[in-house]
Amino acid sequence: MDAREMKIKAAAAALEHVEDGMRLGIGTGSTAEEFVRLLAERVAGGLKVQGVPTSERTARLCLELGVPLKSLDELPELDLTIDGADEIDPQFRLVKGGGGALLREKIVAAASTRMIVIADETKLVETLGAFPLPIEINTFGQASTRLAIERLASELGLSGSMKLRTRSDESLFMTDGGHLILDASFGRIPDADALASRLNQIPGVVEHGLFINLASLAIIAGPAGARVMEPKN
Ligand SMILES: O=C(CO)[C@H](O)[C@H](O)COP(=O)(O)O
Repeated sequence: MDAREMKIKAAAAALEHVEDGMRLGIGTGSTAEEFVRLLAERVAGGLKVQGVPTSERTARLCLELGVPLKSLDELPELDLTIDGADEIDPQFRLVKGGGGALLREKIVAAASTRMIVIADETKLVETLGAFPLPIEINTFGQASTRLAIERLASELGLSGSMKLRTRSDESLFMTDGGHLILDASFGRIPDADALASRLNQIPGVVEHGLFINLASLAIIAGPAGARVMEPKN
């Protein structure tokens, strides 16, 4: 089974959790897009859902495929969010934001009663940090914000480098909210909870990709198929 087939397996298993009438948060990324494609087939067959997309990219795909959309302001409480992840640890702390949609993804996940993560098994890690941590920052004062993050990292014993995310043409990557992303390669993050709460205290940090206490279930696909996992305590 290739990588795309695994994503489809995870997305198909997640679809079984979607019920008629649900208000659904819809994630961003290649795995979430497989979910959108399968969801669109079910919608064409009569399933009634209202989707809230976590990015303009996901919104475009949903509109193209006929998945009905609402804004989060129209539907401020959601039943379920299905989204991908860049890393998942045994407690279901996640690194997200590889696709740059972390701010809306976190707001949508937090507005949902449940969040299910869909991924292939390469995303499972014992300790977060192999994937660079996306940190969304305001354009104003970006150099000061960067210094504050560097000081925090060294205080927490983390070392490594940070890089402003760029597009393939080398222009700066801007998020849907008009912010920049710093990809922080800190290496292993032994205390993700501490890093998350300290990053939240830096004024220029708009959001970061550590998702803690948001995912309640993970559907992980491997060569043998998809399995449902619960977080370890
Ligand atoms: O957080 C995300 C986007 O901001 C994605 O969910 C994450 O990057 C995983 O993407 P993919 O399914 O393509 O591996």
